[in-house]
Formats: sequence, structure tokens, C-alpha cells
Amino acid sequence: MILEVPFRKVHGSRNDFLLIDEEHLPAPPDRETKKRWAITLCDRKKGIGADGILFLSPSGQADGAMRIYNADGTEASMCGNGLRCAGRYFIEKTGKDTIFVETKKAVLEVKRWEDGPDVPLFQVEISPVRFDPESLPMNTDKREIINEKLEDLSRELLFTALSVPNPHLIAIVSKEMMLSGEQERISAFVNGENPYFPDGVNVSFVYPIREGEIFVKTYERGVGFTNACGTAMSAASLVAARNGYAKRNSPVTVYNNGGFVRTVISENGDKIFLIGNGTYEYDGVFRWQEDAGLAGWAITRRYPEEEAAYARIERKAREKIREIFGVDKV
Ligand SMILES: N[C@@H](CCC[C@H](N)C(=O)O)C(=O)O
Repeated sequence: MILEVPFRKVHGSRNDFLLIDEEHLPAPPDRETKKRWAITLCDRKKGIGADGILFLSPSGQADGAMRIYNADGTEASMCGNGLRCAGRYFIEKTGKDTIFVETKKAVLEVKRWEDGPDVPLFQVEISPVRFDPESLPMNTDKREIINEKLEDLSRELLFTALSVPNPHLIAIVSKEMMLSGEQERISAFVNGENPYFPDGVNVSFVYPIREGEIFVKTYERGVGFTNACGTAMSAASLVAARNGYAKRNSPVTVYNNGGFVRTVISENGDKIFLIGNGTYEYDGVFRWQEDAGLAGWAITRRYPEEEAAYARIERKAREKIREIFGVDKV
């Protein structure tokens, strides 16, 4: 039997996803199917190509539910860029301007933000924020890892570990360090067999541009380097604020390889608001055969005006990156 599955290709800061509304399927896919779809469809050579799949379904306690599967088939507890796209989808489906989305570990608020000059913007809540190592999980005797050296990883960098609620390891770095191969080496280590992170961790390097402006590059667990990671940019803003590079209750501009977002850290740092695009690229349908896998896919509708508007935002970010690092993409 062949199953025809409609999907929408979306992105938040060019962190791209296939969004699947389970209400359009005869039955919700089980975990094994979701894993197989993620591995097969996210493959940029043999599949459709994406960083992950967002599975949307009805929720008994919120306006909708979202689950995120990484490109390697693992399920994560949260996805900030994905939640802006899923939130937009539920906002349009329900006709409300503010909604609540049930994610794996929390019910989170999503709001239609005032429209930017170019693209519609959405604000999502990133919480709960925790620094206790069990929440990542991370193996350590310390109560918290805040600006700590982890000798197995680097002799010079200071790391902060936190969950929002997916796990993040963050270091504030120099321009030279940002352009070095260190992030890839460290990320490969902590996402393989390692003494610290049994479930792996998202690794971000943060370059403070000036007060209230940072650049963040993330190696995502289950994916590799992505153009941007929403939860990482939120966690990085909080780490920047704790180190005096940003203020709480005041917008932080976060540049990334796919554009830029704004974050606002609450007064006591217990939540972060992430504001940015949730862009539709195209709608499509794929055909899935239980035994043989992907049996083809096609685009059914494009959103060229959204793409053109986002490309203008992206150009502005590229100019900034070139001005700071002397290259178009870090
Ligand atoms: N891209 C996401 C995070 C997706 C999950 C992450 N790779 C993990 O395994 O924790 C975001 O925008 O937050």
C-alpha cells in the first residue's frame, strides 16, 4: 500500500523543516515511522532535504502539539525555529493571534508579532531554563557548569551548560576561534561516546559584536552545523547577558548564518522570547511504501513572494557577517 503524505517546507532563519500535519493522514504515524521518515526525507542528496521534521497534531491542553525529529531520526524535546513555523501554522489554522503549543516538555506561548517591513514575524516562548546538569543530562560532580573549563574539550575555552529544555553547551569566543575548526572537533567529541553528555548536546560558539548584538553558530545534535538554531540563540543570549554583553528585558539581536532574530530575556532569566520569521517555502506531497520507503515526491505550490522577502533579510545579515568576519558565511 502507498501512503500519500502532504507536507509544507518551512524555515526559521534558514533552519529548515518539513512540517507534517497528522490530521491530513489516515492515522498518526508511530515513532518508528517518524524516525524512518526523518532519516529518509531529510537526506539532502536522496530525499527532500531538511534539518528535521515537525509533526503537528491536535492537543487536549493547547491549540496544537508539535514534536521535532532531527535529520538522524532522534527526537528532541524542543525546537525554537521550528516552533515559530509550527506556531504560524496553528495561528493561521485557528484564526487566533496568540496560541499555546504543547511541546514534548512544556506548553509554550506563540504570538503573531508586529509584521516586520519584509516578512511576518512570530514570537515564541523558550522555557523552562535550567542549569542543573541532570536536566541536560550532563555527567559532572559540579552543581552547575557556568564559564567552566572542561579539560577534555579545550584547554582555553570556558563553557556554560544549560537546558531550554533541550541541551546546550555554549562558549563565548574570539573571531579567530569562531573561524577555526575547533567547534567541529569539540562537537564531534561531545556527540560521540564521551564522558560528559550521554545523549549528546548542541554546541554553540558565540561572538559578542557589541552590547545587545551577538553572532551565534551552532552544531546541532542529530544534524550537524545548521544555519541557525533557535533554542541555541536563546540560550546564547542568556549566556551573553550573564557575561555582560546584553541586558535583560531589552532586545538582543542575534545574527546567524541564515539571517537574524531578536531575543528578550525575562528579568529573572527563567524564560527567553525568540522573535523571527516562520517562512513557507513550498507545499508538497511524498509517497511512502511501508516496505520500500520513499516512492517519490512532488511540489504542489510555491511561495515565491515569501522567499523573495526573506532573501532581502538574509542579504542584510550577510553584509553584517562580511563586515565582522570578512566572509559571507562563517
Ligand atoms: N533547530 C532547533 C533545535 C532542534 C533540536 C536539536 N537538534 C536537539 O537535538 O536538541 C532549534 O531551532 O531550536
